[in-house]
Amino acid sequence: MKLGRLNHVGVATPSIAKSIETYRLLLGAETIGEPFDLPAQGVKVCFVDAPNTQIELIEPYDENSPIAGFLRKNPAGGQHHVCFEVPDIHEAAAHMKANGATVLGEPRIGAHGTPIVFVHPKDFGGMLVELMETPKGDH
Ligand SMILES: CC[C@H](C(=O)O)C(=O)SCCNC(=O)CCNC(=O)[C@H](O)C(C)(C)COP(=O)(O)OP(=O)(O)OC[C@H]1O[C@@H](n2cnc3c(N)ncnc32)[C@H](O)[C@@H]1OP(=O)(O)O
Ligand SMILES: [Co+2]
Repeated sequence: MKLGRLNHVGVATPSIAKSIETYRLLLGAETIGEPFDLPAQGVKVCFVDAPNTQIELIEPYDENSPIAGFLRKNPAGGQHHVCFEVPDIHEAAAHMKANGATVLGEPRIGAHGTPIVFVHPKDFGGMLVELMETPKGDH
């Protein structure tokens, strides 16, 4: 298991449109991607670029969204997860399981088009961790 760069910080929001305005106005964000739907993952997504990482704004795609519960508890939204890059998602998932961590589901394609998997917040002191296989050519 090799810890790679912080790819993004996931921020849940009830409104990507409103959050975009906040990041543009208060943080001076200039490079903001077009929001897009990820129905397979139950979210709408929009990436706000920072020089060394991204903010991943996520809004529920529907009432079955995995972030619906989070927003019921935190109606204004908030920091939802952090995503680290790893060279090999299957090796990373096996490493987590071998060390007693709870890997949530199987690797599947995430918002960057590469395999991702999540590890339960209880294994990281209350922080939801996403692992993402480093895009080919970025190694
Ligand atoms: C994949 C596309 C995109 C990408 O980057 O490519 C994304 O990142 S999409 C992100 C949305 N998808 C996910 O979050 C999938 C993984 N998440 C889950 O499987 C669930 O959300 C889970 C298991 C983390 C929480 O389950 P649930 O929402 O049903 O909430 P519970 O009430 O059962 O939570 C149990 C326990 O965990 C605490 N919790 C929940 N969410 C978070 C969080 N985001 N950060 C920290 N802690 C969290 C919750 O408060 C409960 O704590 P407890 O002390 O037991 O009350
Ligand atoms: Co993410």
